[in-house]
Amino acid sequence: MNLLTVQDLTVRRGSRATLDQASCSIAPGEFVGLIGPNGAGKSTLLRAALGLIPAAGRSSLARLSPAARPKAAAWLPQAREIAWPVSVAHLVSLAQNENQNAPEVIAALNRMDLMAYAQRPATGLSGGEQARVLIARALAQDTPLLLADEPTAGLDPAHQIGTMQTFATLASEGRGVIASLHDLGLAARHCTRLIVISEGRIVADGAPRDVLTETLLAEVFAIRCLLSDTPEGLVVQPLAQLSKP
Ligand SMILES: Nc1ncnc2c1ncn2[C@@H]1O[C@H](COP(=O)(O)OP(=O)(O)OP(=O)(O)O)[C@@H](O)[C@H]1O
Repeated sequence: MNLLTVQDLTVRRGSRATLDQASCSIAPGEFVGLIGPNGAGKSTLLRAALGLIPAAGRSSLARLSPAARPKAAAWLPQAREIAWPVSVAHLVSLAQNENQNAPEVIAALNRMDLMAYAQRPATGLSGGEQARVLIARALAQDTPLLLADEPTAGLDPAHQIGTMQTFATLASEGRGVIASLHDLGLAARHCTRLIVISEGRIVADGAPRDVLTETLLAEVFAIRCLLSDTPEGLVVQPLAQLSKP
């Protein structure tokens, strides 16, 4: 049974469809990378799927009652603002009725490499550290599905890889993850599946090796890349910007 199904999801802003009849499903075990250029509609798709913005079409999550949604899915928005100087452990525990000893809270702090920061005020951390705290809070919700908008933004390389490995582990444990990503190399190596969105439309959906072709990278991203199959998986290295056709 799918964890999320959206069908013909459409968001209009003025006369323009910023999301145009998007249809896809996410099953347990999938770590889906949602990729596309700036303004393509990645956040719009995630937010519409969650029922956070008005949309035509159908979303299995948006149909749930507001009380049921946080049990079905955790949401990591793009904005990373922490307003209150509560401790890191306290902030993460908000996902578990403020029980700082809940196993889900401890596991989330460990997964995001935050145990050493647990008692520090969250507002006193660096931008990347705060970003990891907010990922930990989403993980501590312990939901079958996680939707994350640019989760690796602002993280150092080690924590980018660690976060991607954590999401891949969640998927291998039978959960589902969908994350918008700009780093095509990380997306190619860690995601089980990629959905490509361009000008509001889903233009490709499949295994990374099938989706990331020279033609697609040129047409959608206007870049030329080195694509290389290595023992560690597919390596994608952007090399040059191309002029738009
Ligand atoms: N509140 C808004 N009002 C009007 N237009 C909006 C609004 N939010 C987003 N848009 C437009 O909708 C389109 C899709 O935006 P969206 O944020 O989904 O893109 P994105 O793929 O997530 O981009 P990025 O990679 O830059 O975060 C863009 O053209 C954007 O300008």
